[in-house]
Amino acid sequence: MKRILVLEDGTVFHGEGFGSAIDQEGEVVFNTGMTGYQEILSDPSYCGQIVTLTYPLIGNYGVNRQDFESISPAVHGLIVNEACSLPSHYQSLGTLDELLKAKNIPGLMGIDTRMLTRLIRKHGTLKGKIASAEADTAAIVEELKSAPLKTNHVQSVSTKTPYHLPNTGRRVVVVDYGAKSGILRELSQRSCDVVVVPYNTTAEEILLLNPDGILLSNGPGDPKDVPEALHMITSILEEEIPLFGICLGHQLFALAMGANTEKLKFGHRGSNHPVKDLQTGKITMTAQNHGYTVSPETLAGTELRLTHTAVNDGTVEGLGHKVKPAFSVQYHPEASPGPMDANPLFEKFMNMMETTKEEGKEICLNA
Ligand SMILES: NC(=O)CC[C@H](N)C(=O)O
Repeated sequence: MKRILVLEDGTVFHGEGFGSAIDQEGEVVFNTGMTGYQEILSDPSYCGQIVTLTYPLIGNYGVNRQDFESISPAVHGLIVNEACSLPSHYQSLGTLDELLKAKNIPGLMGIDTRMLTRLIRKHGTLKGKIASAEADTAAIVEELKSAPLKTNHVQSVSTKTPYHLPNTGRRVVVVDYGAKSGILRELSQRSCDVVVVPYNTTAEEILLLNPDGILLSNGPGDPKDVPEALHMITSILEEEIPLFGICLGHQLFALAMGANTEKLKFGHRGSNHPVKDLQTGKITMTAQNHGYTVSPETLAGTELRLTHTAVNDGTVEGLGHKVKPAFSVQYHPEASPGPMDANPLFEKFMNMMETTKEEGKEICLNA
């Protein structure tokens, strides 16, 4: 079935539809990962976005049970050059086309994804719509140009009610702004007793859960659309509870501390983004998926320390609090997909919880 991608600048790409045949709008972004399409399309941070994959052959190892980052993918569309219809992998249970149909996500193939990516790199991300080839493209362009980009998606992807993943170790409350399951997996693997709570849970409600640590998850959209988080974060820090922010969680941590965020031209999405640790000089290869960033000039005057920067463009990649047990990264230590280089950050969080616990004990004993 012939389908098209219409961009707000008037460009029309002609391709072949696969997956769901619904028309769908979104912010068109690109991801440069060579593998990991199942994790990418099920990452809730892509809610409201149409993702184009620059690697030309997608779907060749099929779809499996292990690689979902959420049960209900929230991505608005997937654009590829070639979608493989005959996958081969021992864990594969079906094709990309079948998955997209089942989850009601429109796909478009036969697109020159490198041309599309170059266009986005030149102009910045653009709004676009996947539609039928017979659609009135001029009317779609007008529609795209007239409506502002919707960025407030956290409420739709966050859990509606708290849930518990019981275990024997430290209790971690994960504030779910659209958390990837990889984050929960990393905590569970370290025996953490995880409680996942909705995005608007208050500090008082969190403290009632007696947490040893708080993890602010990744999530979609503009961090400024989640003002509920800011008071909660400052209150948690007053209690000296260790805090770890990932991606959207990192941006919210920065906003709560008085820094600012801004939108990048086309963001960072891929599995090989080099990040420099400013203390050791060490470079790690990281998985990234973000369109916003912390504005570095706004860190002065806050209690935050810049700990990591992006090698490619110098943007802020990591922050630490100067006195409180709190740190955050713009990239994904849980990877999924991507390299595991940044995985030791979970160890750092575990150590922070142990140290704070020990110090707390001393205070109690000395009292
Ligand atoms: N993966 C994320 O948490 C993304 C954070 C935010 N939505 C951004 O695009 O910058």
